[in-house]
Parts: sequence; C-alpha cells; structure tokens
Amino acid sequence: MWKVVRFAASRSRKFSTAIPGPCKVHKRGTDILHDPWFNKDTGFPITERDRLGLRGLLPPRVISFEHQYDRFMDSYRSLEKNTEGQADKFVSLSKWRILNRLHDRNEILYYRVLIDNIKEFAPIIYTPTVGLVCENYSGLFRRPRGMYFSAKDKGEMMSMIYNWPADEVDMIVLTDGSRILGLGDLGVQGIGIPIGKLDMYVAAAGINPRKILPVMLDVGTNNEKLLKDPLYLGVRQPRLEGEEYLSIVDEFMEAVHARWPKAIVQFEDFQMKWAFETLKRYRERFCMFNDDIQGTAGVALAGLLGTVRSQGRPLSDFLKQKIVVVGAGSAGLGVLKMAVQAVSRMSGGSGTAANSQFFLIDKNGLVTTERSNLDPAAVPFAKNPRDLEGLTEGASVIEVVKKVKPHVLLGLSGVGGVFDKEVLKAMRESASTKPAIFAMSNPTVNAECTAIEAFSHAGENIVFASGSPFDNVDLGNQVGHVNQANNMYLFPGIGLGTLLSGARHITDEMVRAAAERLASYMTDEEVQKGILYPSIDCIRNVTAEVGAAVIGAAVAEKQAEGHGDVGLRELANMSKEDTVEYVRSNMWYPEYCPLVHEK
Ligand SMILES: NC(=O)c1ccc[n+]([C@@H]2O[C@H](COP(=O)([O-])OP(=O)(O)OC[C@H]3O[C@@H](n4cnc5c(N)ncnc54)[C@H](O)[C@@H]3O)[C@@H](O)[C@H]2O)c1
Ligand SMILES: O=C(O)C[C@H](O)C(=O)O
Ligand SMILES: [Mg+2]
Repeated sequence: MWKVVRFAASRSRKFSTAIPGPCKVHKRGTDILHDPWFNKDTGFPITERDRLGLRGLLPPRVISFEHQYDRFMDSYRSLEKNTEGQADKFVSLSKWRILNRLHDRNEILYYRVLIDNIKEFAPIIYTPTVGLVCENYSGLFRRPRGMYFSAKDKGEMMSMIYNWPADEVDMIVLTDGSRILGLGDLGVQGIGIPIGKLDMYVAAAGINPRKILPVMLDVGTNNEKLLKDPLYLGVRQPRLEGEEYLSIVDEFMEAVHARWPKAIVQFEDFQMKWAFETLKRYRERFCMFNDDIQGTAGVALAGLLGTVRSQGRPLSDFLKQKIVVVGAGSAGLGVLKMAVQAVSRMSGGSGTAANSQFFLIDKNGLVTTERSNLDPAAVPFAKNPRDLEGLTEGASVIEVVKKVKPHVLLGLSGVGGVFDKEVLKAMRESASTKPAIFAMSNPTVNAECTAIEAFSHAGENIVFASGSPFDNVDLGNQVGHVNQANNMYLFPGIGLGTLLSGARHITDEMVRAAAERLASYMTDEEVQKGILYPSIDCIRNVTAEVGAAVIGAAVAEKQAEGHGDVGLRELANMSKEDTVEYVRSNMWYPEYCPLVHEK
C-alpha cells in the first residue's frame, strides 16, 4: 500500500495576503450584487465599485473578507444560542436556512466558512440534515439551484441543457429521487441530495463551484402523500417505468455528453433496480459511477480491512472474518461484491472462500438459494442451505448472529433499530476479540442502532461505525470512538481523480485503488484504538490521497488521457508524491478575486 503523507488542515491557509488572479465578469451594477458567484456584499473595494458601476449601491464602508467571515460566524453562534433547548428538527433546519441564505447570496464566503468548519457544517448541508431538508423541500423552496429535467421535457433536453449558464461543467450529481437516504421516494424533493453532495465536492475536493451541476430527473413519484400535497413542486404522476423511464435517462445522458463531453456524472439515490441497470447501461459509454453502489462499497471495504487491523491481525486474516450484511439493496450488494473481489484477490482467485464467510439478510431474512423470486443481483451471495448447519431460509438477524458469531455486523437496510438490544448483546459472543458494528444507514433515525446502544449492549471492546455522525461515547475510563462510515470519504476523490486523469470511464480498479488508499490512510496506532476513518477535518487531505490513487489506477488501466496542460506522459511519469501534489494544487480555494468587466 502507498505511504500516505499527511498535511496540515486547510485552516492554515486562512486569509492569505497574496492577491488571486482576476476574474472576468460580463455584468455591471445590481446584476453583480444579485449574482452569488460574483457578489462580495460589503467587501467590494472602492476602485472595483467604480469599475463595475457599484458606487452608491452599497453602504460606503468596505468590510474585509475576514470581518465578513467573523460577522457570519457571530450570527451563526447567536442563532445557536437563541435556539438552545428547542426541538432538534427546528434547530437543524434553522442552521440549514442561515447557511443556505449565505449560499444564495455570496458563494465565496459560503464555501470558505464551509471548508474551515467542515466538521460542524457537514451534518447540516449533508447527512443527516439534508434528509430533513428533502422531506420539507417544497415548503423550504425559495430559489432554484441546479437543473430539473422532467418527464414532460422529452425531446427537449438537448436544447434545455444549454439553458445552464456555465460553459464548463466538470461534475454532475444526478438523482431521480426514488430512494433518498433511508427515507424512500421523495420525488422532486430529492434535489437536496445532489446539492449536498456537490457542496461536499467543493469542500472536500476543491471542485470549482462554477463547474458543478446538481440535477433532478423528475419522472414522477409513487409517494401518495406527496402526490396529494398541494405544495408538492414535482410532476404529479406515478413514476415512469421500463423503457419509458430509460428513454428519459438516455436522453439526459446524451444531452450532457453533447454539451460537456468530459463531465463526470455521479448517480445518487436511485432505487436499486435502476441503480444497477443504469450503471450497467452507461459505464462503458459515459464517464459515470454510482456512488451508493461503488462509493459505499469502497468505504465499507476500507472499514472492513481496518477492522482486521484493529484486532492486531494481518490483512490476510480478512479471509477468516465472518461478515453479516443486513440489507440487500444497491448499497449492501455493492459492498458484498467488492468484499468478495478482495477475498478472491487475497486468496489467489478462488471465489469459493467468499461464500462461506458472508451472510446476506434482507427484509425477508437470511437470503438462500431456496428463496423464490430471488433478485438476480443477490444470487451470487445466496447461501446454499446445505452449508448452513441449522440456519434456514429467512432466518432472522438474531438467529443468524447467534449461530454465526460474526466478526462484523454491517447494516445497510435503511431501517432504524434493526440492531436491537438482543442482537447487540448476541454480538458479545462474536468470534472476534474486537467485534465490529457498522450501522451505515442514513439519516440518523434510520441507523440500525445508535452509538450508545452499540457500546452499552455489545460491549466496550467493539469497533463502531455509522453512516450519519454520532458523538463519541464516554465509557468512563476510555472513549468509545465513533467512526463515520460514509461514502463522503471516497466520492470526492473518485470524481476529482477521474477529472484530473482525463479518464473516459471509471473502472472497478479505479474504485478499488481509492478504497485501498483510504484504508491505508490510518496508522496502526489509530486503528488499534478503533479509529478506522480519518476525521472529516482533514477531508481535503484524504481526497488528495484518494484522487492520486484514482489517477494512478487510471494510468495503469490505460484509461487516462490527461487533463488541461498535463498530458498522459506527464501523468505516467509522476511519482506518487507528485501525483498527490498535482491533485492538491488543482483544488479550488475560495478567495475574492479582483473582478474585471468584459462586455
Ligand atoms: N453510509 C453510507 O455511506 C451509505 C451509502 C449508501 C447507502 N446508505 C444507506 O443504506 C440504506 C440502504 O440503501 P440502499 O440503496 O441499499 O437501499 P435499498 O432500498 O436498495 O435496499 C434496502 C435493503 O434493506 C432490506 N431491508 C429492509 N428492511 C429490512 C429489515 N427489517 N431487515 C433486514 N433488511 C431489511 C431490503 O430488503 C433491501 O434489501 C439507506 O438508509 C442509505 O441511506 C448509506
Ligand atoms: O448521502 C449519504 O450520506 C450517504 C449515502 O449516499 C446514502 O445514500 O445514504
Ligand atoms: Mg446516496
């Protein structure tokens, strides 16, 4: 595995005095003040106010960026104080609103406060609050963000795509709103997810926010409550199915490719059947990936390898770990596929070892070959009842845990509380010295168990990870460390690495390289304390490492074509450290630049 070089967090770059290069603007006067990309609020210097026709349109005093930043943080802190003791949902939405207002007004300041305070703000602009925002989106809607392609736009998309004002787009996150976190079908309201994921792209990967595009494909909804809601903003019809559905996605993908042939499209929160189908349909034709299948698999694999290390065992012991996966959807099956591939590689290509160590459970219990109507995607992981020694088709989570005594219990079911007290207590009998519990479903209420439940019922020696953040648990004489096993540790690096390599497609090897780099990011000392993933505070460093690994794999796989001035030959000649530096130096960083008017 590659050696990881750790750099200081981005905080050290705060308020540098170097003047960034100029930025061309084709507007003047109030049009600039109303454009969140160019707007500096009271921060426009006097000479710029003269040049751009802003003199008199702002109060006379010029406020520095640093001062504006402090002012925003002060108002944020006051809001926190004023909402103390109120219901969690109210507080979270109030925090989201104040950040969203800044986002709508002044993007440079917004992204600066986000980057500098990522640990505090990620749970608001991303999981879990983004789930609440999606649930309430029709009521919260004030200003549009991103693009909406609906079932009514068939035949129009090739021209509609030109309505987007930016000539260059690098990164698109696309959803059809059919499986938003563990909250189900939220129709058009799911747009919050692409927006939140792209905010993470800017914060974690330094993708230029002028080159991102959140997209909602509104093909209807089967959510009866939304269809009846007079405020619902989406198309009021049941979801399109079959060829009708695919023809809409096809048309969108072709329109994107026609305008921005190098843009990367991340599919997000599609219901399972379309998640798998679209990945298969487009991965050889376009530069795309499915985050819930591939990003999640990579993050989970990194955690599973970390679990082996945390037991003080060599990585080859991964072959001996018994792993129970609860949830046979796009995420759970993606994790199993990648874990089986890892086992196959480690064991020199035999796929059979895999079958004996993995157990898959869905809403009907343990998945076996006896299951009628077994989903084809789950077939490779279905157990042969002959090998089960006492367990039968449909066995419950508790029956499986008691019998198998797994090293790892991993939840991607979307169902809160599935790891109940009895299940967690049964994990005390695990064959591992450090049993691992991964409650990866989002948002928080959908987590299979909470951190406190895990440590108090399964024991203090466990390793714990959850998809949504929980506080560390005070165990008296020690800390029960909570890891956040969320695909946010990988998708930014997969996207940025792909972009900077100029790869036309995203291969399994590129995702595998990303996962392995994430796994190797942690030191033995950290892993032995149960810390499997880095703190989100250093997410830019993680992304630089992951992005470099993706570039390395793209070059090795002959997918890379180079990016901008950096050709394939230069990429191929870069050392590992140079590649990390190349990724790092291509990260956009929010600073006010002098605005130059151009007609
Ligand atoms: N942490 C992360 O990075 C991450 C990434 C992707 C998905 N997720 C979360 O994983 C969850 C599932 O996502 P998905 O795309 O696989 O959804 P999905 O709808 O495709 O699959 C859900 C699966 O859970 C099973 N299930 C439902 N109820 C169950 C129960 N009571 N017991 C056992 N299994 C049950 C279903 O049968 C199905 O197989 C969501 O909550 C999502 O937010 C987390
Ligand atoms: O959105 C997240 O936080 C992770 C994941 O993509 C999910 O669907 O839950
Ligand atoms: Mg997702």
